[in-house]
Amino acid sequence: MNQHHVRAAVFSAGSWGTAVGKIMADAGTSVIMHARRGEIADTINTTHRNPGYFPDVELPHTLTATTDPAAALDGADFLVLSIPAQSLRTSLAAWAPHIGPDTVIVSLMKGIEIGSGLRASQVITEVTGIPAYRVAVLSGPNLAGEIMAGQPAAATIACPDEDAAHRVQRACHTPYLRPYTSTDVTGCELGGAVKNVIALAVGIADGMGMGHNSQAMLITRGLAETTRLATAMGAHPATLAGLAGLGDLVATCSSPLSRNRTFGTHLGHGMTMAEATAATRQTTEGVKSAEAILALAAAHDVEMPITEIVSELLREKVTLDQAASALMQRPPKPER
Ligand SMILES: NC(=O)c1ccc[n+]([C@@H]2O[C@H](COP(=O)([O-])OP(=O)(O)OC[C@H]3O[C@@H](n4cnc5c(N)ncnc54)[C@H](O)[C@@H]3O)[C@@H](O)[C@H]2O)c1
Ligand SMILES: O=P(O)(O)OC[C@H](O)CO
Repeated sequence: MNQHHVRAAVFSAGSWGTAVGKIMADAGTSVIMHARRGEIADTINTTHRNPGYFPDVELPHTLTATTDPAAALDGADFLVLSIPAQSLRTSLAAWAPHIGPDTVIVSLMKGIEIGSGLRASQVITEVTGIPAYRVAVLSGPNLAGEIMAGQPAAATIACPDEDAAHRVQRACHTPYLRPYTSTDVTGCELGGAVKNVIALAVGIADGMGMGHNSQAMLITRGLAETTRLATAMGAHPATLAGLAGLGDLVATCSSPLSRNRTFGTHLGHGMTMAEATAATRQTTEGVKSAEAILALAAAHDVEMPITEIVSELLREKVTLDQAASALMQRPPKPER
């Protein structure tokens, strides 16, 4: 009997795309990475490395790269999307004609679209016309650098179709990555997007010289406001206590590898937005998504004081000291 060889197309060859490409290849899936630049595709094919991101890690030889979206998507069981959330709509529109009728899309993105307030999976269904049951999200405490080093980690794969979630789970289960399944796409995506804003807040606090009590306060109250928003939008509270909620929040808020936390630290040290942006090479989703998340909070009548003050800091409307005292001087209330 002919065994179907599972194939994944990963768009694009940035930090997390490369890491998930490696995971899937290590799990026995054939992987084609789509790179925008020919020299990156050539280098991956000839040296089995992506030197711009992980110069020291050899990629599996079953992972290849191309700049041709049609070639990458030809016969793909999975289309894995890992690009900045704000560029998703435009980029995906160009790739959509090449997506096969049975391909399952897997979103790795942790951002909310400015203007529409849509989660990445919603942008995907809107742009491609592909039904939600063929769109999965993968999220969790997954700093790419640690995954590339083969350190043990876990993730949540959420899809309304449990069978599709199980197929993605099988396609990325390795000795170092343990994927769980879920049907709570909303909870997973909101957990992933809001934790970036909370990580900015923790980085800011750290940069200002605040210690672990302050940082734990922001993490805990950050989880409270994330859970308020997510449940108001239909998520299950348990998802926010899981890998894609608390798990990712703790990893991102604790790690110097986090771009969001690091960006916050720059601000906390007194850099302007222009200086912090210039010091940042890779995608920092929270900087863009804060505003979109705040709009969602307003639409659902949910209080998100940390997101609100981070957004004001990002717009340079308040100083660091004003931001800290605005949070501490809120009216006292019961812990909920
Ligand atoms: N890096 C991580 O540890 C990590 C972990 C989990 C989730 N994520 C999420 O994955 C997503 C991608 O992040 P990343 O870390 O890979 O970012 P990155 O900056 O390392 O890579 C982004 C990739 O997207 C491509 N790209 C950039 N702008 C584009 C555009 N306008 N159109 C098309 N492609 C474009 C780049 O060429 C690059 O290949 C983000 O939503 C992020 O939150 C990242
Ligand atoms: O580097 P960050 O801040 O985008 O965080 C990376 C991942 O989302 C951690 O799970």
